[in-house]
Amino acid sequence: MLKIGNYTFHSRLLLGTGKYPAFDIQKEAVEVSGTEILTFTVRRMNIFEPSQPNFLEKLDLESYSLLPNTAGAKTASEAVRHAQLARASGLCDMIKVEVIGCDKTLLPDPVETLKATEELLKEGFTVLPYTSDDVVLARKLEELGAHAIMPGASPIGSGQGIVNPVNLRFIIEQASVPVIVDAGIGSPADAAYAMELGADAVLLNTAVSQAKDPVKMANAMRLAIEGGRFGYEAGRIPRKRYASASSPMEGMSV
Ligand SMILES: CC(=O)[C@@H](O)[C@H](O)COP(=O)(O)O
Repeated sequence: MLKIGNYTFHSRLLLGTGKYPAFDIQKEAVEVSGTEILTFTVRRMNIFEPSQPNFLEKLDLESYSLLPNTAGAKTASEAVRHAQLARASGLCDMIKVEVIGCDKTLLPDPVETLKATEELLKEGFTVLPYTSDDVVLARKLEELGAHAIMPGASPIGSGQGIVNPVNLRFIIEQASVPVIVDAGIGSPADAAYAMELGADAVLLNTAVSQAKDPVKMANAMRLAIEGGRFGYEAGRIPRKRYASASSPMEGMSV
């Protein structure tokens, strides 16, 4: 079970809702993925204008926990404002803090992320900050009271997979709140790897929404995350320098 603040989930896949080729495909991919948590950008929602087109309109939103994100915010105060808007619309008290510090890499601004996390925790939100794979920053976010830590595997939308497994492992080892690997996942192998490293969950979007067949990829991601988690729990064999026979001869009479 994945426990984030007061919420409990069976699925360990958090799915983004943007960049699908069509709303029907988005709906099918979301269903097939088995996800229980959908994330979307507050700024892109017509929260207060129901007559306007809504990119979540095909989804049965009652069936999911919603994790609005503050994408587009460049300062802590903008992120706080986005979160307040989302809560005012009655969506959910969970918020993914995303404060971008660089337009080219879309890497998060650590100082503003800390500030926004602190303020939103004071306001009673369940706060999930998106952060770089910086180990010390991850610890500071947890010390502030963040309900989960979301280190990036690699830049958003890059599909580069996990570029720094060493740091991710350190973050996972030190954390006592869930670690959700977020952004940069390109393939089911990347998602399985994150889970095998001991991540509690994976958040991804582009790898599914931009796949040749998003529905099939959503299924592949579900299976990869389940498989990676089972593998982690089962315990990987240690790597050895030399071979060791699969059918040992010791103890055989002939
Ligand atoms: C949807 C969302 O929250 C993204 O900002 C997230 O970080 C996913 O990144 P990818 O698209 O690289 O999976």
